[in-house]
Amino acid sequence: MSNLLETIHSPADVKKLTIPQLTELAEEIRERLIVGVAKTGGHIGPNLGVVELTLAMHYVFDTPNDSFVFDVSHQAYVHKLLTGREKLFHTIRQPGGLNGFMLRTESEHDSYGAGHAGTALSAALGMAVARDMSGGKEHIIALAGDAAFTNGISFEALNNIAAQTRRMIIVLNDNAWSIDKNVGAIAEYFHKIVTNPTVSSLHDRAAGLLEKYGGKTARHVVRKAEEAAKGLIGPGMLFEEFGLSYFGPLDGHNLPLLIETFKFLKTQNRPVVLHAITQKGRGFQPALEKQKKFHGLGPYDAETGETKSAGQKTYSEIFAESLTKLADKNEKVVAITAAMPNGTALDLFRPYHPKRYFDVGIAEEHAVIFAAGMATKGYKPFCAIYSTFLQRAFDPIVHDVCLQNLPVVFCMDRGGLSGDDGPTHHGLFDISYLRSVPNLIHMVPKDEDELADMMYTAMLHEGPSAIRYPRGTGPGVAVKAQPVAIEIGKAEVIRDSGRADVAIFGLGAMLPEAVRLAEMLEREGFSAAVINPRFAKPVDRECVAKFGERCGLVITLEDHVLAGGFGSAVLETLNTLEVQVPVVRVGWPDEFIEHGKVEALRAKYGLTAEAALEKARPYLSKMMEQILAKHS
Ligand SMILES: Cc1ncc(C[n+]2csc(CCOP(=O)(O)OP(=O)(O)O)c2C)c(N)n1
Ligand SMILES: CC(=O)[C@@H](O)[C@H](O)COP(=O)(O)O
Ligand SMILES: [Mg+2]
Repeated sequence: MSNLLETIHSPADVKKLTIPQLTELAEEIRERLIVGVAKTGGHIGPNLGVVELTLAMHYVFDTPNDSFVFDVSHQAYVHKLLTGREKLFHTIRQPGGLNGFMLRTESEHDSYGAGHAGTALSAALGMAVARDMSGGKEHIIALAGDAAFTNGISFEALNNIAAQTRRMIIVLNDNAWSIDKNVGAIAEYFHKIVTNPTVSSLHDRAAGLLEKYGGKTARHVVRKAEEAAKGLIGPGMLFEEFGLSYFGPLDGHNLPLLIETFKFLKTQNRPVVLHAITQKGRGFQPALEKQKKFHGLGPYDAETGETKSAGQKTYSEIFAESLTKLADKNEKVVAITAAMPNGTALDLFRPYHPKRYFDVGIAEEHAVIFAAGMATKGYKPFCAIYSTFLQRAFDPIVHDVCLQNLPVVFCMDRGGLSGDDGPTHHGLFDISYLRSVPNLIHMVPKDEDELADMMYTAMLHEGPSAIRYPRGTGPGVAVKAQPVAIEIGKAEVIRDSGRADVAIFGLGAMLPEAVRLAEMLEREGFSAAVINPRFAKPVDRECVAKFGERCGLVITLEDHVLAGGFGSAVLETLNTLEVQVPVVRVGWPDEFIEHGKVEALRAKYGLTAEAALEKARPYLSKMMEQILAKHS
């Protein structure tokens, strides 16, 4: 088979191909995706679903002059292959390699970066209005999945588009899947359109006409037929009511039809929506059979789709098992996810308590307010939302939950560096953005067993609480059969010789590094105390005072940004207590951290015992002088 893909160095090369060649190229791309992502890991399912759509878009439109805005942009691998990054594709999501999402700094063809859902329509509208104001002629095309329309921001944009611009194209990539099956009324609405017999006969007719008469005639006839059909079933009426012209649904894998349709849409002087039906995982049987698993995953066998199991239970699994046990004994416990049942592992909770499991779609703000409403009626909602995605719901946390002091528990998975997904997914800000909010306690477990204890503590706690825990596995500590409540605001002293020169506070996942640092200090003749803070808020003032007064140096380590993080909280506490002691804080710097392997990035940015020791060196030298002077 000739390798067309290797001849594609820019979208201009796509435009030179014939339709049969494009069809051949589509298959080559599929093969490259399946084999490549098998090695790197990534979002294989979504990308296999947009091969023809992306090809047709690049065939008809002209980036970077025209702008493509992909929602989430986890499905931008095909776009990257067609825009000069084919030779680098094997580096995707690898340290120093291509990012797994669109990134403005990576290519001029990536007009807008993303990683969080629901932003494409708003960003595209902003670009369209800016174009109109500058007298531009370029096209703005937003590609958004069906689940993107479960997100409120998408509807804020829809409400605004027709009032703001005459030219904007939205491609609704409808595969009926979010990460799990798509949920809610919008999913039902799309399903109703797609399964309506009149529409599917139109569908066939469009394809047949195109075969027979070619583009122009087919398009005209299809448009007339669709207008007639609209009177019958109202497909796309929702969009029409928002002032957009709806086209479709059509086969999102029929390349000639897509090309003709895009050629037609680019002539329209009105905002349009093209409803394309696609298959998530198309062309790879394992991904078609397990669409949830193959939404995004680590390396897999390119033939069989087999993946290696982690072996040890992840924090997410421990969370779900602990929640299930709490719910077994407390009928008021309910679980809420915002379209992330597998990532949060709440799909392990659901079979045990199906009536107390709620997936609200990609709608974090709504999830939090929904939880607040349930809490007013005596329920105990556990809101499982990644730290990074919970950023979306900051105001509902303040305004709806904490101001009313409602007993909602925020279970922030991916609390800390997320790794391969990169800066849009690292959960590095939650202590900063939550510490300022009154009434909220913020817990950080050192291991799996303490996570279970903290969940039990949160269940008993009568106000709002948050628990952050990292992606993946922990130290592998067994979880007690019966969790115990932790005294609110009480830290745990892990080791203390009584004569500690240095006090080290190792928060959550950084506790092992704190222990290593203590051992390194002991080898240099210092005695070191190690504390498991347990709470980012409230800080254990008594503990901080005790060690701040006794020691010559305090060191804090956290998998969180330094700005406003746990180390800052310790600094503020010492200041309030008027305890004078040098503090060395170890955490992420004031910049966005690239994608990569957690251990390597921690080493690069100094979140290691070795780096902490070097940072403390000046204070240690002075302390050693004082110790020696005292003993001379
Ligand atoms: C604010 C936010 N919440 C949750 C996610 C996690 N997430 C990534 S992709 C996705 C599903 C997207 O579904 P859809 O838009 O239909 O695209 P598809 O994967 O089906 O192509 C979700 C929930 C996210 N990226 N952003
Ligand atoms: C694209 C997206 O936002 C999700 O698919 C995310 O990549 C999941 O992250 P985890 O792999 O950490 O569950
Ligand atoms: Mg989808």
